[in-house]
Amino acid sequence: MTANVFRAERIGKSYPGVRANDEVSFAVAAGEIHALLGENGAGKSTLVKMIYGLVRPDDGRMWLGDALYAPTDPRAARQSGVAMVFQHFSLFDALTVAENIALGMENPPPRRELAARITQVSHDFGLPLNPGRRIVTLSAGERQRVEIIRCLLQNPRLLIMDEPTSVLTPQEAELLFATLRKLAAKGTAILYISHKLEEIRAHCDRATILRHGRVVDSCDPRAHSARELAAMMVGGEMRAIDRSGRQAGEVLLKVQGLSQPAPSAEGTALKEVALTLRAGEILGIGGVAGNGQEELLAALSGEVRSTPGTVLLDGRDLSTEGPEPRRIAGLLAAPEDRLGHAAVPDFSLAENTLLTAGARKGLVRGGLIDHGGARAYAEAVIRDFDVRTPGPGAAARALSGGNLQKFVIGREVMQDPRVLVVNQPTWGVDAGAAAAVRQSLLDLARKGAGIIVISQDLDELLELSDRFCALNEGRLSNPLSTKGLTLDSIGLMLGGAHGMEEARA
Ligand SMILES: Nc1ncnc2c1ncn2[C@@H]1O[C@H](COP(=O)(O)OP(=O)(O)OP(=O)(O)O)[C@@H](O)[C@H]1O
Repeated sequence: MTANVFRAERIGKSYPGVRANDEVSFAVAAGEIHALLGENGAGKSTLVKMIYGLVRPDDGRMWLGDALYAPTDPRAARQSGVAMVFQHFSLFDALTVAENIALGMENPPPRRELAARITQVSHDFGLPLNPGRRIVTLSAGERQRVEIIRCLLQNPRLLIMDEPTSVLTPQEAELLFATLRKLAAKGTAILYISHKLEEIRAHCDRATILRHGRVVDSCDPRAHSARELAAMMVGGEMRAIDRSGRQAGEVLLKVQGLSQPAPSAEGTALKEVALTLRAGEILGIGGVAGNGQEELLAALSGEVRSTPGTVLLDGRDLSTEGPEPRRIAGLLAAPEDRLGHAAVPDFSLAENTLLTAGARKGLVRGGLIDHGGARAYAEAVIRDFDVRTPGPGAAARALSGGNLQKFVIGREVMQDPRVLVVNQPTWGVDAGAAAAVRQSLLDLARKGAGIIVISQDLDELLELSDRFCALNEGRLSNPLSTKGLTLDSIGLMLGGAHGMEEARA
């Protein structure tokens, strides 16, 4: 038997109205890559936040090796040998890799020594990274490497990773797994949260499955199909996606000669973007993050206006119109950043419907808010998109990440747009709910809407889109039919610009 590095014994945590973790017991062995699986809101983040000292358990005990473990804060967790890589990076763009790493250390060594240690670790684990580069010049994959190397410098006994591959190209993800294997071979225990079941089957040794805050199963994921794992998570069968019944109709959206300067030093300029979208059609746009995705969405939604004649809906020029007239005309958009951009964290879900659905759903008339209507619309979205929350009065920030994402997408889909543009529609959404969100987009297209899906999830793009383009440094490639396209060929196409940079010492 391999020794356990970490063990939880009947851990519990409640939030108002929710038992987020209930009698959770499980163990992670030395050298094991252990997956934590569960639907959105099942309690995975709450559990790892307790292990990392960000949240205190209400009851139960934790052990690191043979010693009782009760971190009071992340610093205490790090000192005990627990490290965590978050979904959202906390790096300063203007600083270099080494400067960022030094900021996170209790007692950073002199700059030269630190740079040498970074280069050494990056070499040992096959993670190319130059300590002198500024964060702003790095791809998402490289930024994640900074966070990982920051953790590796601590020599952790337990490394926690929260959805680490959601922003990576397939090639970057492979590199990450090779690193995790090396780390595990040295005896480190790894706790891995992901909604990508194929990835878990390929790379994890063990899985603990949470449902409604409780451990419902534990298995060797290699011995089960993705379908079986999903069924364990939801406690039932998953529905297969239905792509039938769609026909390309008239041209709805035409974008031509769309060029925009970069909105900031970190932003990307759009260069002569052109596309045509027909009724009933789904156009997939792939690309490594930071290649103009947010800028394209902003130009289509109207948050950023463009030169006359560049964005046309049903032949009508909307280029110089803001978001509200575009929404009224039927052009809706759901940005990637759900908390802050797509939703106001402190507003209730009902209030959050007003941000985009006020006009189309008649929730704001003559400057007056129809509070009952907003509540009813939020309730409808919660019901139809299976958003797990106590109700429309809950603040957006109290929802688990995946549940807020379902709410944001539902709020747009249920307005029956003519054209819907979505960026990363199922980011952080569990396998069952992701299938439901994708089905809702297909159903919308079946009713005659045109949909643009911007995503870094290539499986998703292949599953949904009729045509595929790549966005690379602000340029959009010519569309290709998705029939016959393979993941590998698309991955290489996208990774070309930023994905696989060599370390430049
Ligand atoms: N700070 C909080 N205040 C109130 N409720 C919370 C808070 N944090 C989490 N919850 C609730 O606890 C439950 C578990 O949430 P948690 O974020 O742990 O789920 P998760 O499995 O990580 O979900 P996801 O896959 O969507 O990230 C959810 O019902 C969530 O709404």
